Amino acid sequence: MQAVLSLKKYLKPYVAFALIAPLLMVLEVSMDLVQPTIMQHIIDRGIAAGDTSYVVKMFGLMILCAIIGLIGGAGCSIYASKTAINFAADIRQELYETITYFSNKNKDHFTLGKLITNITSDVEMLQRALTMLLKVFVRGPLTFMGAILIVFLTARELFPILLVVVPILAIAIIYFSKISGKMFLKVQEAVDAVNTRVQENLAGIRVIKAYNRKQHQIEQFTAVNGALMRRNIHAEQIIGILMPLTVFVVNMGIIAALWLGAIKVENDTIEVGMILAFINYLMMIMGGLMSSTHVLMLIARAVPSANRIDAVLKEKSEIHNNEQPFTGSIKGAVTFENVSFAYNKNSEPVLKNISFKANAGETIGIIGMTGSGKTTIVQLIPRLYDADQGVIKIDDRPIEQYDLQALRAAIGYAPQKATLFSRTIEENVKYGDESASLEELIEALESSCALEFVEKFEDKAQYTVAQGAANLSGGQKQRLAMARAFIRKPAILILDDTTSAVDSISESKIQNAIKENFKDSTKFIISSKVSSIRHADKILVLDDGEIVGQGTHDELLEANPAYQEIVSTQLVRGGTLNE
Ligand SMILES: Nc1ncnc2c1ncn2[C@@H]1O[C@H](COP(=O)(O)OP(=O)(O)OP(=O)(O)O)[C@@H](O)[C@H]1O
Repeated sequence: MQAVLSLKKYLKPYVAFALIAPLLMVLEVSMDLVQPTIMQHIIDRGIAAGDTSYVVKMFGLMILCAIIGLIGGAGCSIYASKTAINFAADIRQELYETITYFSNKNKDHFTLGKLITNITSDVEMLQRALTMLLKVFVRGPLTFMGAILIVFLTARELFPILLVVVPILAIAIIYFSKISGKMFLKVQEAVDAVNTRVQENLAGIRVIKAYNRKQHQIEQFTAVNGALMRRNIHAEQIIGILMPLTVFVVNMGIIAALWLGAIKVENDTIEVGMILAFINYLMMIMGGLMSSTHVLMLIARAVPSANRIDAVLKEKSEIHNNEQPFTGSIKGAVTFENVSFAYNKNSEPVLKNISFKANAGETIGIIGMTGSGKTTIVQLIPRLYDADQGVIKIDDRPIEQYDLQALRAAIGYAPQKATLFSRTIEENVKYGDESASLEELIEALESSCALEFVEKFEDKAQYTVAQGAANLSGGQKQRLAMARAFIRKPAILILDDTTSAVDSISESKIQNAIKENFKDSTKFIISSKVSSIRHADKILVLDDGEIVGQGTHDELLEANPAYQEIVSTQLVRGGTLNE
């Protein structure tokens, strides 16, 4: 419930709409409530006394009430929807922005599937609950209490029937809604499981096909889908029993009213119109109770959604920006002093006491076994993660002293997995620098050896990359990702294994282009191939999170056993160091 309260601030801008909606609903309910009484008067005073002009007058009043009720109802719907839609849109926007500013550690904490469910179905659930709350919650209790009051004031002879029927209805509804509330919680959990499965399967569709695991995936989906179906059926069945049960209780009330009414009419204590009005009010009481229950159930379902949304919104970004940042320019010298880092608080550090210096304009090669920590090292430079111990400096100043935006703007980072968006090639590359000119775009494409294949597309740089870059090869994706880093002309250029899918002739061209065009940039080149880093000014040899050697290719080849082993393995595999 705490989460629901903390989300109420998103309602503030729409508080006027949120108040108008129930007020208009009061109008509609009031009009509904007077109708049976008017009808009672038509029967008892008009028809029974043969007073036609009174009947016509009352019919006119009925029509007027119906029109006013219609205006109230429609107005309430409009304002309730306006409030809920705006409220939901603001929360969705805030969620998206919060997630955008998440550090990688924050992202690791929530899974992708959960975040998608948050932005889509959880927000949708809140929207539905709020709409119903504003529309129906006022209507339900008001109709219920208003009808009881009117019966008490105008048909007191039949009031004892309500004293029996209403508690039975209330107990049945409370009991069933409690059970179904719990059931719907389970339904929501099952929906989560289906969402996660669908998302995972669609993202990995190629792997699933390649490994012939379609049947296996279908079986897994059938299991979660089956669980959702069973839980839905169970929950719906409980609601399904409630409806006929309440109708049965109300019918008993009607029979009692007719029986008691017949006796009282016989005794001339009441008139026929009162019995009919009472039956109408009884139906209204049932309707009021049912609709209140419906809203309560929706709220019960929205609470877990609110909790999940609140958890994301309250997640504090692990990376803090300096309030008074250093604003000078960045030349690009990078120093690591005894840096250690673990992805999770209690787990083994992935980097242990890393120390090295890269002078501005130098090329640093990073090599080592899979999982030795190469990517982790370079991710600390743009502060995708913050180091747990030690200091990282740029131009002899700790990186925390720089403005985060300015720091990242000085870095061109092409990650190991090339991520392209479903936009044109131009837009994808200019993602690195939106203000880049056409010449700069061509230059970046040329440096990354992407121009040769881009020119072959009919639309050239306007060629649209499909979702997940499914219409590009692995090597093409890598080249465009490098072009995006190049177009920034960054002080620090980081290429994380970006030529693994690029042929050796193109790789050599890219190496030359980097040498030529990025003389002043400090370059970090991660590769598992010695040939990609052998000309670096300094090579860092990593093993299990530690630097076990640093120096030039020749120095390491002469004195570093770990490097010698890597070189000899690659020679044994039939490679040459000049590939
Ligand atoms: N987001 C993460 N959460 C937890 N552990 C992680 C995460 N990313 C990487 N690791 C772990 O950190 C260690 C170093 O990973 P890293 O990606 O830096 O290695 P790498 O040398 O770049 O490997 P590769 O050559 O395969 O790319 C590995 O053991 C890996 O399992």
